Amino acid sequence: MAAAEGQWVLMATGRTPTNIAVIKYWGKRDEALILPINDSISVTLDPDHLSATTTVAVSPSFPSDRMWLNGKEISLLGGRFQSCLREIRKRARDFEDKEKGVKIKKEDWDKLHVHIASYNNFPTAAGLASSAAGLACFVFTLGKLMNAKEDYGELSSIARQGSGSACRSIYGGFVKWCMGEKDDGSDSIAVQLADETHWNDLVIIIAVVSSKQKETSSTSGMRDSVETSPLLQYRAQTVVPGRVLKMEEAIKNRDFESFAKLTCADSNQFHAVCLDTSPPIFYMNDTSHRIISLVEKWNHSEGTPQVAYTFDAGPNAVLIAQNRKTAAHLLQKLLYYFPPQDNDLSSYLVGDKSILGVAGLHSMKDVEALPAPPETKIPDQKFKGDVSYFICSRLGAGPKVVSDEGQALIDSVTGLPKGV
Ligand SMILES: Nc1ncnc2c1ncn2[C@@H]1O[C@H](COP(=O)(O)OP(=O)(O)OP(=O)(O)O)[C@@H](O)[C@H]1O
Ligand SMILES: C[C@@](O)(CCOP(=O)(O)OP(=O)(O)O)CC(=O)O
Repeated sequence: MAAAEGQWVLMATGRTPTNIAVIKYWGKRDEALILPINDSISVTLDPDHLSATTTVAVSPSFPSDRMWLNGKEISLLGGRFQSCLREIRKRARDFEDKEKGVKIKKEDWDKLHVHIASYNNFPTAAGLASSAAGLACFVFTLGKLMNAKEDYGELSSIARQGSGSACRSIYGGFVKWCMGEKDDGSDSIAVQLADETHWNDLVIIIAVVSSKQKETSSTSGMRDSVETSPLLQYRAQTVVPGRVLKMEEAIKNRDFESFAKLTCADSNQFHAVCLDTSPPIFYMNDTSHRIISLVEKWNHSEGTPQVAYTFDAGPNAVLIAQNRKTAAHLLQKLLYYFPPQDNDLSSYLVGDKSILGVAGLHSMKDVEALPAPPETKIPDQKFKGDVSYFICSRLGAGPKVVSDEGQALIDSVTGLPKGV
């Protein structure tokens, strides 16, 4: 039902980036509160390329809470959405908009229903952590609408209850999720290690790898690992604590060699844990392995890491290059082995397309003329079509309020998603 005539609709819109872990979260000690068995560290990506935008509306004429994701209505009844809604409502405060003549008392928020519309500017549920951006945006924007206190640590612990990795999307730059010790989870929060300007030379290239099978979800995969993998216990208790300290040091000193070695080692150990799970989980595929091999050979031939790779619960490769020059070299090597299926270069690389110019790749002719990377021994083998497309991005800032009403996803008169 839309807003009744004469009834006000109050709205807030927010945009929140996704993040990619360089020290992985894998395994919970509490399933309901989403408490992890180890600390994790991530980089937040540029919201221009990978983010969720969410508008939250409230009106006395809404009979129930409703949500639309990418234009389609979805259920809000799931425990995770409900936890986030409940926790934000608990923290709602008095609000007044004199212009609209709207006054909402703290205790009134419980009686008001919300309409939420969200849109991801990248594919949803395709292994690009849409849930991290989406749930963080859900919490951030609800918090704005309900005038909750601006306590980012607290917001991160609410986003954590939507999806663990979402707690890290509450900040830009480099972020650490401290696992905490308390049973109630109040100390399991994310903190910012450094903002996105601290190390702004880094370039991130994501290879979206074509995959036919649907992978095991992170939630069920990590549950199986906790129950069956002895390697996971060793990783969480013995390996990760030391790695987290070293990673914090590497980030602080902008030490790319250490950053890259730790990132690759941690991704590989996470996938080793998946293989150590019973039944084993295979997130990477042949294309993922080829990309690892390409980077490893290149790094080895240079004697020092040029690029770091990391893979989440799926076959997509996230490659972090030290600067634009190395990113351009990386792109040349990637396009040599993985040229576009339909010969259309402009739609094959999205995000920061200017990297194509740095790599001297202006047309398919330039791609076809690329020399075989000298460090590999199989120069004539190419894998056309094995990568769907590439995204070129960088580190980005944390959640932001979108104040331009034109960008709101909900109509301020009807209270329904625009176009519905
Ligand atoms: N913008 C959003 N707002 C609210 N919820 C979202 C949003 N985007 C995604 N989600 C939630 O996340 C779910 C998708 O999460 P899922 O873990 O399957 O995929 P992913 O996060 O894109 O990939 P992965 O976790 O493998 O990196 C959606 O079904 C929805 O419940
Ligand atoms: C491999 C990962 O991406 C796992 C992310 O798991 P989720 O945060 O998606 O899982 P839930 O907490 O069950 O929602 C590693 C990481 O992001 O740290």
